[in-house]
Amino acid sequence: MSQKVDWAKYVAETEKNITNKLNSVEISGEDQKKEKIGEVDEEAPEQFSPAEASLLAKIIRKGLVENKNSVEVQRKDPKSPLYSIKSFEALNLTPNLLKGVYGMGFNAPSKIQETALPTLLADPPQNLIAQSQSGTGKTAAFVLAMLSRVDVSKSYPQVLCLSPTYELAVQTGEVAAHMAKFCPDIEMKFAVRGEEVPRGTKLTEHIIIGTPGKVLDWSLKFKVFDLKKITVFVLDEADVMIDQQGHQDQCIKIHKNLSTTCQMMFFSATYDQEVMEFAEHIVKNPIIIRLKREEESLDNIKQYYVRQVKIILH
Ligand SMILES: Nc1ncnc2c1ncn2[C@@H]1O[C@H](COP(=O)(O)OP(=O)(O)OP(=O)(O)O)[C@@H](O)[C@H]1O
Repeated sequence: MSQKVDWAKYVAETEKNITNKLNSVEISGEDQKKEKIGEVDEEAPEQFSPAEASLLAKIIRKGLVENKNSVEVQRKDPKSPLYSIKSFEALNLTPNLLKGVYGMGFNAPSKIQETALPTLLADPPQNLIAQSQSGTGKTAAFVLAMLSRVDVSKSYPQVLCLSPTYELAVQTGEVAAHMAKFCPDIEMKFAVRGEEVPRGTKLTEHIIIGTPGKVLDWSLKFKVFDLKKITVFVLDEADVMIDQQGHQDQCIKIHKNLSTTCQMMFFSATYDQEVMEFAEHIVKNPIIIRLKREEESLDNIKQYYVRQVKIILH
């Protein structure tokens, strides 16, 4: 996929920067007062923005967050039966895509993937709103759906994924690049700051992953790709998105220019009213699934205890 190497380098550098910043973090002993990363010392002047917290969580996480709760289907289309799968083979993926999934070390779908994937890959396409906490496999699910929907015989953008920040877009691109390792014909392009395309260019890549401002510029201002030809629209980290100044309006503007037949996928780690109102605006007739947070028992999270964290991310 185009640009894979550059972005991998960027992620490595970001991780190095954050690791350096984490050097000031004290790891508490058993007898010390414990605070989790992300909880803010009231005296501390700096706090994580939701986007920074999300990026940091992705970088320090080492694999899937297990959750024993069942997926709640909050709304479903009565005309289409909702089912869940227990293996990736059941999805009828192309052999190369399946190879990519196994190559990432995924043996079986996660809880949220069991229900989300059949909906995301359904024919005719169905719209989905999915909510589950960070680390439960949402990104892997929609990236798999994005890749499997690409028609490589058509040389124009067909799949659009919006992320709230440059760094989060890059993280998603990395997952897509890994999963598409055996699908060399699928091409992707980042629409983020620093990426420029000359006026008059027509993009030939199949997948665009970007931030709302840049995507608006490229599509409506410079017309380097046509939003009407997008068949899959993913809105990732919607809760983080609405926290960013102006992003919600930009997403709505992009959404307005999509075709009515475009499949909408909406993902959020939280589920408050503001997020749901945004979701309902963007995603018409959705299937809504939710995996409730499993309180205080997450093995991969509880090991990160720190005292008085003060980290500034630029
Ligand atoms: N089916 C699976 N089997 C094993 N590991 C998986 C599976 N799906 C995802 N993972 C891994 O689990 C971790 C979390 O997955 P992912 O990033 O997709 O979660 P997420 O819900 O999107 O998190 P966030 O909200 O932070 O974006 C990643 O390291 C990913 O590679």
